[in-house]
Amino acid sequence: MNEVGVFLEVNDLELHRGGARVLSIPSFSLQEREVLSLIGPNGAGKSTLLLTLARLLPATSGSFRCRGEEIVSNSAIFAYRRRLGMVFQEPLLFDGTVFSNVASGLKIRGMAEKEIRERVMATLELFGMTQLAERSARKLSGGEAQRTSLARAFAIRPEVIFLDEPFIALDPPTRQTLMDDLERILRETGTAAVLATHDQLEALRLSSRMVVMNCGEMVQSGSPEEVISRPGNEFVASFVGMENVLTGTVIDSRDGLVRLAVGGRQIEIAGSAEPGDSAVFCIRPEHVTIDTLDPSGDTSARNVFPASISRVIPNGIFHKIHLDCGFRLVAYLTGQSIANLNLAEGKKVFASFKATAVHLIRTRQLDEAAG
Ligand SMILES: Nc1ncnc2c1ncn2[C@@H]1O[C@H](COP(=O)(O)OP(=O)(O)OP(=O)(O)O)[C@@H](O)[C@H]1O
Repeated sequence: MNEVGVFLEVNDLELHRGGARVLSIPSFSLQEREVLSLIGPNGAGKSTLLLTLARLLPATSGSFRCRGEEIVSNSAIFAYRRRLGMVFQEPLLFDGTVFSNVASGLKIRGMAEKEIRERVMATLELFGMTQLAERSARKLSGGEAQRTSLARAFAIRPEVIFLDEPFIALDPPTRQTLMDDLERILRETGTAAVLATHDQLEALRLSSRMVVMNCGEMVQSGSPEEVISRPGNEFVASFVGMENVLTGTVIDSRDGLVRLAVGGRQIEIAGSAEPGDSAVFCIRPEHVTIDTLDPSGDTSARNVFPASISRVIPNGIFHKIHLDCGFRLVAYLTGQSIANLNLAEGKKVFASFKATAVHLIRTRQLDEAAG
Protein backbone atom coordinates (compact mmCIF):
# COMPACT_ATOMS: atom_id res chain seq x y z
CA MET A 1 0.00 0.00 0.00
CA ASN A 2 1.20 3.51 -0.77
CA GLU A 3 1.13 5.21 2.65
CA VAL A 4 0.86 8.98 2.83
CA GLY A 5 3.31 10.43 5.34
CA VAL A 6 3.59 13.74 7.12
CA PHE A 7 5.62 16.25 5.13
CA LEU A 8 5.79 19.05 7.65
CA GLU A 9 5.19 19.09 11.38
CA VAL A 10 5.30 22.26 13.46
CA ASN A 11 4.93 22.54 17.23
CA ASP A 12 4.66 25.43 19.71
CA LEU A 13 5.06 28.04 17.01
CA GLU A 14 5.04 31.66 18.14
CA LEU A 15 5.94 34.74 16.18
CA HIS A 16 6.18 38.24 17.63
CA ARG A 17 6.46 41.30 15.43
CA GLY A 18 6.72 44.91 16.57
CA GLY A 19 6.24 43.75 20.18
CA ALA A 20 2.96 41.96 19.42
CA ARG A 21 2.27 38.25 19.12
CA VAL A 22 1.09 37.70 15.54
CA LEU A 23 1.17 33.88 15.46
CA SER A 24 0.42 31.30 18.13
CA ILE A 25 0.07 27.78 16.72
CA PRO A 26 0.42 24.93 19.24
CA SER A 27 0.66 22.28 16.51
CA PHE A 28 0.24 21.98 12.79
CA SER A 29 1.04 19.30 10.25
CA LEU A 30 0.80 18.96 6.50
CA GLN A 31 0.52 15.57 4.82
CA GLU A 32 2.24 14.67 1.57
CA ARG A 33 -0.02 15.56 -1.37
CA GLU A 34 -2.47 17.38 0.93
CA VAL A 35 -4.04 20.61 -0.33
CA LEU A 36 -4.82 22.79 2.64
CA SER A 37 -6.36 26.24 2.67
CA LEU A 38 -5.83 28.90 5.31
CA ILE A 39 -8.79 31.23 5.39
CA GLY A 40 -9.45 34.23 7.55
CA PRO A 41 -10.02 37.99 7.43
CA ASN A 42 -7.37 40.64 6.75
CA GLY A 43 -4.69 40.57 9.40
CA ALA A 44 -5.56 37.04 10.59
CA GLY A 45 -1.95 35.96 10.00
CA LYS A 46 -2.27 33.88 6.83
CA SER A 47 0.64 35.46 4.92
CA THR A 48 2.82 35.55 8.02
CA LEU A 49 2.15 31.86 8.63
CA LEU A 50 2.97 30.95 5.02
CA LEU A 51 6.29 32.80 5.21
CA THR A 52 7.05 31.19 8.57
CA LEU A 53 6.18 27.69 7.33
CA ALA A 54 8.44 28.30 4.32
CA ARG A 55 11.21 29.31 6.79
CA LEU A 56 11.52 32.67 5.07
CA LEU A 57 10.52 34.47 8.27
CA PRO A 58 12.20 33.33 11.47
CA ALA A 59 9.83 32.19 14.21
CA THR A 60 10.27 33.57 17.73
CA SER A 61 9.96 29.99 19.00
CA GLY A 62 8.80 26.60 17.77
CA SER A 63 10.05 23.39 16.22
CA PHE A 64 9.85 22.40 12.55
CA ARG A 65 10.27 18.91 11.14
CA CYS A 66 10.27 17.94 7.49
CA ARG A 67 9.66 14.22 7.00
CA GLY A 68 10.68 13.71 10.61
CA GLU A 69 13.98 15.63 10.32
CA GLU A 70 14.39 18.82 12.37
CA ILE A 71 14.96 21.95 10.32
CA VAL A 72 17.30 23.92 12.55
CA SER A 73 20.71 24.53 10.99
CA ASN A 74 21.12 27.01 8.15
CA SER A 75 22.00 24.17 5.78
CA ALA A 76 18.83 22.25 6.78
CA ILE A 77 16.74 25.41 6.24
CA PHE A 78 18.38 25.94 2.85
CA ALA A 79 17.78 22.30 1.80
CA TYR A 80 14.16 22.52 3.02
CA ARG A 81 13.49 25.70 1.05
CA ARG A 82 14.70 24.00 -2.12
CA ARG A 83 11.85 21.53 -1.78
CA LEU A 84 9.25 24.33 -1.83
CA GLY A 85 7.60 26.54 -4.41
CA MET A 86 6.07 29.94 -3.61
CA VAL A 87 3.54 32.07 -5.46
CA PHE A 88 2.41 35.48 -4.21
CA GLN A 89 -0.44 37.85 -5.06
CA GLU A 90 1.90 39.64 -7.48
CA PRO A 91 3.50 37.42 -10.15
CA LEU A 92 6.97 39.00 -9.48
CA LEU A 93 8.37 38.16 -12.94
CA PHE A 94 11.67 39.59 -14.09
CA ASP A 95 12.29 41.17 -17.49
CA GLY A 96 12.83 38.41 -20.04
CA THR A 97 10.74 35.78 -21.76
CA VAL A 98 8.20 33.45 -20.21
CA PHE A 99 10.68 30.64 -20.91
CA SER A 100 13.52 32.33 -19.01
CA ASN A 101 11.24 33.09 -16.05
CA VAL A 102 10.06 29.48 -15.83
CA ALA A 103 13.67 28.28 -16.24
CA SER A 104 15.08 30.51 -13.48
CA GLY A 105 14.67 28.09 -10.54
CA LEU A 106 16.20 25.27 -12.59
CA LYS A 107 19.23 27.40 -13.53
CA ILE A 108 19.84 28.22 -9.87
CA ARG A 109 19.80 24.48 -9.19
CA GLY A 110 22.52 24.00 -11.83
CA MET A 111 20.45 21.86 -14.18
CA ALA A 112 21.94 21.20 -17.65
CA GLU A 113 20.65 23.31 -20.59
CA LYS A 114 19.02 20.38 -22.39
CA GLU A 115 17.19 19.21 -19.29
CA ILE A 116 16.10 22.77 -18.54
CA ARG A 117 14.59 23.08 -22.01
CA GLU A 118 12.73 19.80 -21.65
CA ARG A 119 11.49 20.59 -18.15
CA VAL A 120 10.37 24.12 -19.03
CA MET A 121 8.53 22.99 -22.15
CA ALA A 122 6.86 20.15 -20.21
CA THR A 123 5.78 22.60 -17.51
CA LEU A 124 4.49 25.13 -20.05
CA GLU A 125 2.55 22.29 -21.67
CA LEU A 126 1.06 21.37 -18.29
CA PHE A 127 -0.16 24.98 -17.94
CA GLY A 128 -1.34 25.15 -21.58
CA MET A 129 1.02 28.00 -22.44
CA THR A 130 3.67 26.62 -24.81
CA GLN A 131 2.68 29.30 -27.37
CA LEU A 132 3.76 31.99 -24.89
CA ALA A 133 7.28 30.60 -24.32
CA GLU A 134 9.09 33.39 -26.22
CA ARG A 135 6.72 36.20 -25.18
CA SER A 136 8.24 38.96 -23.08
CA ALA A 137 6.97 38.83 -19.49
CA ARG A 138 6.22 42.54 -19.81
CA LYS A 139 3.66 41.83 -22.52
CA LEU A 140 1.56 39.36 -20.56
CA SER A 141 -1.95 39.90 -19.26
CA GLY A 142 -2.46 39.62 -15.50
CA GLY A 143 -3.78 36.07 -15.90
CA GLU A 144 -0.87 34.99 -18.15
CA ALA A 145 1.64 36.54 -15.76
CA GLN A 146 0.21 34.66 -12.78
CA ARG A 147 0.11 31.47 -14.87
CA THR A 148 3.82 32.00 -15.63
CA SER A 149 4.53 32.54 -11.96
CA LEU A 150 2.75 29.26 -11.12
CA ALA A 151 4.63 27.45 -13.92
CA ARG A 152 7.93 28.80 -12.54
CA ALA A 153 7.08 27.46 -9.09
CA PHE A 154 6.02 24.04 -10.46
CA ALA A 155 9.03 23.72 -12.80
CA ILE A 156 11.31 22.79 -9.90
CA ARG A 157 8.88 19.96 -9.02
CA PRO A 158 8.38 21.17 -5.47
CA GLU A 159 7.07 18.82 -2.82
CA VAL A 160 4.91 21.62 -1.42
CA ILE A 161 3.74 24.83 -2.97
CA PHE A 162 2.81 27.83 -0.82
CA LEU A 163 0.24 30.08 -2.48
CA ASP A 164 -0.54 33.50 -1.03
CA GLU A 165 -3.83 34.78 -2.52
CA PRO A 166 -2.64 33.94 -6.06
CA PHE A 167 -5.98 34.74 -7.72
CA ILE A 168 -6.91 37.91 -5.87
CA ALA A 169 -6.02 40.35 -8.68
CA LEU A 170 -7.66 38.36 -11.50
CA ASP A 171 -11.05 38.89 -13.11
CA PRO A 172 -13.64 36.16 -12.34
CA PRO A 173 -13.41 34.11 -15.60
CA THR A 174 -9.57 34.18 -15.58
CA ARG A 175 -9.58 33.26 -11.91
CA GLN A 176 -11.94 30.35 -12.56
CA THR A 177 -9.87 28.93 -15.45
CA LEU A 178 -6.60 29.23 -13.55
CA MET A 179 -8.15 27.66 -10.46
CA ASP A 180 -9.46 24.74 -12.54
CA ASP A 181 -6.01 24.22 -14.07
CA LEU A 182 -4.27 24.48 -10.70
CA GLU A 183 -6.65 21.92 -9.20
CA ARG A 184 -5.87 19.50 -12.08
CA ILE A 185 -2.11 20.10 -11.88
CA LEU A 186 -1.98 19.60 -8.10
CA ARG A 187 -3.90 16.34 -8.53
CA GLU A 188 -1.83 15.08 -11.47
CA THR A 189 1.53 15.96 -9.94
CA GLY A 190 0.60 14.97 -6.36
CA THR A 191 2.08 18.23 -5.09
CA ALA A 192 1.00 19.30 -1.59
CA ALA A 193 -0.15 22.92 -1.24
CA VAL A 194 -0.96 25.51 1.38
CA LEU A 195 -3.24 28.20 -0.01
CA ALA A 196 -3.87 31.44 1.87
CA THR A 197 -7.14 33.00 0.83
CA HIS A 198 -10.02 34.97 2.27
CA ASP A 199 -12.39 33.39 -0.26
CA GLN A 200 -14.22 30.29 0.97
CA LEU A 201 -15.21 29.34 -2.59
CA GLU A 202 -11.51 29.04 -3.53
CA ALA A 203 -10.96 26.93 -0.44
CA LEU A 204 -13.93 24.72 -1.36
CA ARG A 205 -12.77 24.35 -4.93
CA LEU A 206 -9.14 23.50 -4.23
CA SER A 207 -8.55 22.11 -0.78
CA SER A 208 -9.42 18.97 1.14
CA ARG A 209 -8.76 20.64 4.50
CA MET A 210 -9.60 24.15 5.55
CA VAL A 211 -8.05 25.93 8.52
CA VAL A 212 -9.77 29.10 9.72
CA MET A 213 -7.44 31.70 11.20
CA ASN A 214 -8.20 34.66 13.43
CA CYS A 215 -5.75 36.90 15.32
CA GLY A 216 -2.79 34.61 14.56
CA GLU A 217 -4.51 31.45 15.80
CA MET A 218 -6.05 28.46 14.05
CA VAL A 219 -9.64 28.51 15.28
CA GLN A 220 -11.08 25.57 13.33
CA SER A 221 -9.78 22.86 11.02
CA GLY A 222 -11.76 20.35 8.99
CA SER A 223 -13.00 19.55 5.51
CA PRO A 224 -14.31 22.71 3.81
CA GLU A 225 -17.84 21.25 3.75
CA GLU A 226 -17.66 20.53 7.48
CA VAL A 227 -16.33 23.96 8.43
CA ILE A 228 -18.89 25.73 6.27
CA SER A 229 -21.89 23.73 7.48
CA ARG A 230 -20.74 23.10 11.08
CA PRO A 231 -18.81 26.17 12.27
CA GLY A 232 -17.33 25.78 15.74
CA ASN A 233 -18.07 29.30 16.96
CA GLU A 234 -19.79 32.54 16.00
CA PHE A 235 -16.64 34.04 14.42
CA VAL A 236 -16.24 31.09 12.01
CA ALA A 237 -20.00 31.07 11.36
CA SER A 238 -20.04 34.69 10.30
CA PHE A 239 -16.77 34.41 8.33
CA VAL A 240 -18.09 31.50 6.23
CA GLY A 241 -21.28 33.39 5.37
CA MET A 242 -23.58 31.77 7.89
CA GLU A 243 -25.97 34.70 7.98
CA ASN A 244 -28.46 33.10 10.32
CA VAL A 245 -26.84 32.84 13.74
CA LEU A 246 -29.63 32.76 16.33
CA THR A 247 -30.08 32.28 20.05
CA GLY A 248 -32.91 30.38 21.72
CA THR A 249 -33.84 28.56 24.91
CA VAL A 250 -34.07 24.75 25.04
CA ILE A 251 -37.64 23.64 25.82
CA ASP A 252 -37.02 19.89 25.64
CA SER A 253 -34.72 17.36 24.03
CA ARG A 254 -35.61 13.79 23.11
CA ASP A 255 -35.02 11.19 20.39
CA GLY A 256 -32.28 13.29 18.78
CA LEU A 257 -34.51 16.35 18.43
CA VAL A 258 -34.21 19.58 20.41
CA ARG A 259 -37.12 22.00 20.68
CA LEU A 260 -36.11 25.62 21.12
CA ALA A 261 -38.08 28.77 21.91
CA VAL A 262 -36.96 31.59 19.61
CA GLY A 263 -38.71 34.94 19.25
CA GLY A 264 -42.07 33.54 20.39
CA ARG A 265 -41.80 30.54 18.01
CA GLN A 266 -40.63 26.97 18.41
CA ILE A 267 -37.86 25.51 16.27
CA GLU A 268 -36.93 21.83 16.08
CA ILE A 269 -33.32 20.98 15.45
CA ALA A 270 -31.29 17.77 15.31
CA GLY A 271 -29.11 17.16 18.38
CA SER A 272 -29.45 17.04 22.13
CA ALA A 273 -29.34 19.69 24.86
CA GLU A 274 -30.38 20.34 28.44
CA PRO A 275 -33.84 21.89 28.89
CA GLY A 276 -33.50 25.47 30.13
CA ASP A 277 -30.10 26.01 28.45
CA SER A 278 -29.46 28.91 26.14
CA ALA A 279 -28.47 27.68 22.65
CA VAL A 280 -26.62 29.41 19.81
CA PHE A 281 -27.38 27.80 16.46
CA CYS A 282 -27.08 28.58 12.79
CA ILE A 283 -28.80 27.87 9.46
CA ARG A 284 -27.21 28.43 6.07
CA PRO A 285 -29.34 30.88 4.02
CA GLU A 286 -29.39 28.48 1.06
CA HIS A 287 -31.15 25.91 3.27
CA VAL A 288 -34.14 28.19 3.88
CA THR A 289 -37.06 27.63 1.46
CA ILE A 290 -39.73 30.23 0.71
CA ASP A 291 -43.27 29.39 -0.39
CA THR A 292 -46.26 31.61 -0.99
CA LEU A 293 -48.69 28.91 0.26
CA ASP A 294 -48.39 26.96 3.51
CA PRO A 295 -46.26 23.91 2.55
CA SER A 296 -46.81 22.06 5.87
CA GLY A 297 -48.58 19.09 4.26
CA ASP A 298 -46.08 18.76 1.38
CA THR A 299 -42.68 19.21 3.00
CA SER A 300 -40.51 17.01 5.18
CA ALA A 301 -39.15 20.21 6.77
CA ARG A 302 -40.07 20.27 10.46
CA ASN A 303 -39.86 24.02 10.72
CA VAL A 304 -42.45 26.02 8.80
CA PHE A 305 -43.21 29.62 9.80
CA PRO A 306 -45.44 32.38 8.42
CA ALA A 307 -43.10 35.26 7.62
CA SER A 308 -43.06 38.66 6.02
CA ILE A 309 -40.34 39.83 3.67
CA SER A 310 -38.61 42.84 5.20
CA ARG A 311 -35.90 43.37 2.54
CA VAL A 312 -34.78 42.03 -0.83
CA ILE A 313 -31.12 42.78 -1.55
CA PRO A 314 -29.68 41.91 -4.99
CA ASN A 315 -26.37 40.13 -4.42
CA GLY A 316 -24.94 38.64 -7.62
CA ILE A 317 -26.65 35.46 -8.82
CA PHE A 318 -28.46 35.05 -5.51
CA HIS A 319 -30.57 37.70 -3.85
CA LYS A 320 -30.75 38.01 -0.09
CA ILE A 321 -34.28 37.85 1.26
CA HIS A 322 -34.61 39.15 4.83
CA LEU A 323 -37.57 37.56 6.59
CA ASP A 324 -39.34 38.33 9.82
CA CYS A 325 -40.73 35.09 11.27
CA GLY A 326 -40.85 36.33 14.88
CA PHE A 327 -37.07 35.97 14.59
CA ARG A 328 -34.91 37.24 11.71
CA LEU A 329 -33.96 34.87 8.95
CA VAL A 330 -32.06 35.37 5.67
CA ALA A 331 -32.69 33.18 2.61
CA TYR A 332 -30.86 33.15 -0.75
CA LEU A 333 -32.95 32.92 -3.90
CA THR A 334 -32.14 33.40 -7.57
CA GLY A 335 -33.70 36.36 -9.37
CA GLN A 336 -35.69 33.84 -11.41
CA SER A 337 -37.20 32.24 -8.27
CA ILE A 338 -38.05 35.70 -6.90
CA ALA A 339 -39.85 36.57 -10.14
CA ASN A 340 -41.65 33.18 -10.26
CA LEU A 341 -42.91 33.57 -6.70
CA ASN A 342 -43.62 37.26 -7.24
CA LEU A 343 -41.72 38.16 -4.06
CA ALA A 344 -41.37 41.73 -2.88
CA GLU A 345 -40.84 43.63 0.35
CA GLY A 346 -43.89 43.41 2.64
CA LYS A 347 -45.21 40.19 1.06
CA LYS A 348 -46.48 37.45 3.41
CA VAL A 349 -44.86 34.08 2.77
CA PHE A 350 -43.86 30.84 4.51
CA ALA A 351 -40.25 30.11 5.42
CA SER A 352 -39.19 26.53 6.07
CA PHE A 353 -36.06 24.57 6.88
CA LYS A 354 -35.27 21.04 8.01
CA ALA A 355 -34.28 20.13 11.55
CA THR A 356 -31.05 18.69 10.08
CA ALA A 357 -30.25 22.01 8.33
CA VAL A 358 -29.67 23.62 11.72
CA HIS A 359 -26.25 23.40 13.36
CA LEU A 360 -26.08 23.80 17.13
CA ILE A 361 -22.92 25.84 17.80
CA ARG A 362 -23.03 25.70 21.60
CA THR A 363 -25.28 25.67 24.61
CA ARG A 364 -24.86 27.36 27.99
CA GLN A 365 -26.77 27.19 31.20
CA LEU A 366 -29.05 30.18 31.33
CA ASP A 367 -27.60 31.59 34.58
CA GLU A 368 -24.11 31.32 32.97
CA ALA A 369 -25.43 33.06 29.86
CA ALA A 370 -26.81 35.89 31.99
CA GLY A 371 -23.52 36.23 33.90
N1 LIG B 1 6.39 43.67 9.21
C1 LIG B 1 5.48 43.61 10.18
N2 LIG B 1 5.73 44.15 11.39
C2 LIG B 1 4.82 44.09 12.40
N3 LIG B 1 3.62 43.50 12.27
C3 LIG B 1 3.31 42.94 11.09
C4 LIG B 1 4.21 42.97 9.99
N4 LIG B 1 3.62 42.33 8.95
C5 LIG B 1 2.41 41.92 9.38
N5 LIG B 1 2.22 42.30 10.67
C6 LIG B 1 1.01 42.04 11.49
O1 LIG B 1 0.82 40.65 11.55
C7 LIG B 1 -0.57 40.35 11.57
C8 LIG B 1 -0.88 39.33 10.49
O2 LIG B 1 -0.70 39.92 9.22
P1 LIG B 1 -0.80 39.06 7.89
O3 LIG B 1 -0.43 39.96 6.74
O4 LIG B 1 -0.06 37.81 8.04
O5 LIG B 1 -2.36 38.73 7.83
P2 LIG B 1 -3.19 38.13 6.61
O6 LIG B 1 -4.17 37.20 7.22
O7 LIG B 1 -2.29 37.58 5.57
O8 LIG B 1 -3.95 39.40 6.10
P3 LIG B 1 -4.18 39.92 4.58
O9 LIG B 1 -5.29 39.07 4.06
O10 LIG B 1 -4.58 41.35 4.81
O11 LIG B 1 -2.89 39.77 3.84
C9 LIG B 1 -1.30 41.67 11.40
O12 LIG B 1 -1.72 42.10 12.66
C10 LIG B 1 -0.24 42.58 10.85
O13 LIG B 1 -0.48 43.91 11.25
